[in-house]
Amino acid sequence: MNLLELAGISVDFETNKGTLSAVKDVSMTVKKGDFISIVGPSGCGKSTLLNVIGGFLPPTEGEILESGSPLTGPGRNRGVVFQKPALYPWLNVVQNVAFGLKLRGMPKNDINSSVKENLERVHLSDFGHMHPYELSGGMQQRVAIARILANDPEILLMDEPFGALDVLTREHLQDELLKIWRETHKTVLLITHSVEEAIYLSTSVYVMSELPGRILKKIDTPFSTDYRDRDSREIKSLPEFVALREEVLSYIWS
Ligand SMILES: Nc1ncnc2c1ncn2[C@@H]1O[C@H](COP(=O)(O)OP(=O)(O)OP(=O)(O)O)[C@@H](O)[C@H]1O
Repeated sequence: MNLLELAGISVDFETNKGTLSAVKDVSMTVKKGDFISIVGPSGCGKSTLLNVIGGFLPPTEGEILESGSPLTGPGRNRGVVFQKPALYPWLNVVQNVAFGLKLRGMPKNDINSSVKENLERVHLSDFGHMHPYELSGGMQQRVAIARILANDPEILLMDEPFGALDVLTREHLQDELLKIWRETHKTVLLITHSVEEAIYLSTSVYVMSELPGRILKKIDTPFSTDYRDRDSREIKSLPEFVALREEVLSYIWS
């Protein structure tokens, strides 16, 4: 069974200039373990679509099924990571990661082991006592990812999570995300402005058109599965990688 099934999703916004059609007739299926990226021109409705899948915004038309049942709102099964890590500034790293687990009333020992495991996963075991303002942007985003993973959602929804980071940190975090995806078998939906990032990380890339955002093309990409023994810089300069990047860009620019 498909984990997510979007059928004919459209989103209209009422603005003071009239109705703005942001997303138009988007259909897609997401299977367990997929790593899906959505790319497209700025302002084409990518975040709007992710908000619909997150359950934060009801579509104007269409239906979403999650494991066969209508998706009607946010749920613990879908964890969202935003561009700006939404951490609690008054809590330290451990407390930030533990926050959702405490709310759920998880026993203290289980909280401690989940926090430990997920901070190890993002290489922040030595920074548990620090507060967000003491961390770099990349470290803050790692904490946000650890916090989402601690909640153990089946699906990670990521809206340009590395967009505010420098190139080197971004590439490090791409590789960390890839490792986490391979180890945890989560399903990932990633919005990104970087076509290279999308092709490198995903199993499929969906290309959206300018407003109103429609799906122009779905392109399957082999690099995150079939090239796992290769170095990231090597992969990104392979002729087959460059050819796929140019193909995706040609849809965005056409
Ligand atoms: N709540 C809202 N009310 C009215 N218009 C909105 C609202 N949210 C988004 N829009 C409009 O919908 C369109 C799509 O916005 P969205 O943020 O989904 O695009 P995006 O592809 O994620 O953009 P970017 O790549 O620049 O982050 C834009 O024209 C935006 O102004």
